[in-house]
Amino acid sequence: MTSENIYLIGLMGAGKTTIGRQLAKALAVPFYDSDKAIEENTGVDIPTIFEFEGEQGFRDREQKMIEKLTQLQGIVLATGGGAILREENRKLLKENGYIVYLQCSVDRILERTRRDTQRPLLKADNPKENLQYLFEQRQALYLSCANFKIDTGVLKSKTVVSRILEDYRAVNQASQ
Ligand SMILES: Nc1ncnc2c1ncn2[C@@H]1O[C@H](COP(=O)(O)OP(=O)(O)O)[C@@H](O)[C@H]1O
Ligand SMILES: O=C(O)C1=C[C@@H](OP(=O)(O)O)[C@@H](O)[C@H](O)C1
Ligand SMILES: [Mg+2]
Repeated sequence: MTSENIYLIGLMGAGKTTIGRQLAKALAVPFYDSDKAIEENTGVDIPTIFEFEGEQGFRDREQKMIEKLTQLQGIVLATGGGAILREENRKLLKENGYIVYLQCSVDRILERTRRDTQRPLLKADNPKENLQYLFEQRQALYLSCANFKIDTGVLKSKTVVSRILEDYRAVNQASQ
């Protein structure tokens, strides 16, 4: 597998946006975040899209954005946590990039996102229960897509970035 793209997947708050930006900087390639691209495209934030169009409306927009972004070459892409829910997205991501699953425990994610206002799926009466449900629903899908997985709950972001780069380079070298 030779791939010019790195795609990050994993639950919200696992660090896709944070690590993605650092990875792109280390590789000196453009960084894209599918949520940010959707916000730029619509001119409103993610909670507003959920409010007016519901989750399915957001997923439709997300799918269109994934279709667009997976046509680019030589990028790092942070996906939204639910992008892997649709089979079409999983296929496109697998076909076009090296996929890293950023793993993080539910408790750690809750700590990190305690003051967050931008993730509508965490605005439940019981965010822990909700996140645990999403983890159980998605874990097998994340694993089925991943070329590499790493725990962002225990490792510093700098270490996460260098381990990803190490594996990415080894995999690309082996396939040349
Ligand atoms: N080791 C780490 N790796 C990634 N993010 C971390 C780490 N430690 C703390 N964080 C924090 O966790 C949050 C992760 O949020 P974000 O990058 O938006 O995740 P996602 O895009 O997966 O939803 C950020 O506030 C980031 O600063
Ligand atoms: O897990 C999800 O379904 C979602 C995760 C969010 O992105 P992050 O994973 O970057 O927080 C964003 O796409 C939206 O709020 C839905
Ligand atoms: Mg993000």
